[in-house]
Amino acid sequence: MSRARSQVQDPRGDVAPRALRSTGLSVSFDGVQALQEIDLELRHREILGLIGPNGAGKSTMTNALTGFTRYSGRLEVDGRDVTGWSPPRLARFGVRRSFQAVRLFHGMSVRENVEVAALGCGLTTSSARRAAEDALAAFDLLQYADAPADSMPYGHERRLGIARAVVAQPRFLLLDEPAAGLNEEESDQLLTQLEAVPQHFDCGVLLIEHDMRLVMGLCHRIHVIDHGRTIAVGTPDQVRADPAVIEAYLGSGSQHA
Ligand SMILES: Nc1ncnc2c1ncn2[C@@H]1O[C@H](COP(=O)(O)OP(=O)(O)OP(=O)(O)O)[C@@H](O)[C@H]1O
Repeated sequence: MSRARSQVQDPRGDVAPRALRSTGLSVSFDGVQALQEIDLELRHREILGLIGPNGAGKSTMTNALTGFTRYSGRLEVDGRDVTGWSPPRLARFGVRRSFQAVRLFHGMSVRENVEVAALGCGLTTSSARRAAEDALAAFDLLQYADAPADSMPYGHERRLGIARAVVAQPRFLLLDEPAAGLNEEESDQLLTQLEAVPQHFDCGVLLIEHDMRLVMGLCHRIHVIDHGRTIAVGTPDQVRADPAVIEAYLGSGSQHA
């Protein structure tokens, strides 16, 4: 899985870091401004948290970055202008996401579910088998490989959803609340498994998550939005100490950052 170059040449000849980047990204629904002028940068091989109180615009941002919502502004992947691309086109170019509700292929085994995802992104049968094995191992699912996918307990099912996303060799992987519904022990296991993803699968990860333990423990940087606007970007320590972030969370009654 090597995508050796970690930098791209931009048209001016400058070297820009590989990244999924939005510039001035805005979304409105029937006149309601859900996102306003968001400049977000998810770098190659980093884990960036996207957090904010309820209704801040996190899901809308995820939908825009993956082509599921119309937006204004510019979207760029590794230096290429991908503004307005459809979800399948973005996915083929390496922008992949996991969904809160895992959509498994019922009647197939755990292994087959992952292999099908690998085949779907163009791997040969033998490469898909190897990639599936690797992804299942990364999420501690190998021992369940031959079990029917629909027999999996909830926590395993969520990990299977992520294994299916990473097997497609994303450049950038967007994880929508991967820890939702997990208990503390499962959430800790997930933290360890996700920590290894950027290096092992050679991608950047955007983590949208309410579980602040996971966010603070896992993210290299955090982008905070509130009422559709960016209010802070920084390391976990910087964000935790930021007065605007503290106020946004105190004001919303949500879990504190
Ligand atoms: N399809 C839609 N039509 C109209 N308004 C919408 C639509 N989707 C989202 N919104 C509005 O956009 C704003 C941002 O919502 P969004 O779901 O993106 O927030 P969020 O940060 O993901 O919230 P939560 O943490 O509760 O999931 C909210 O005011 C929401 O009501």
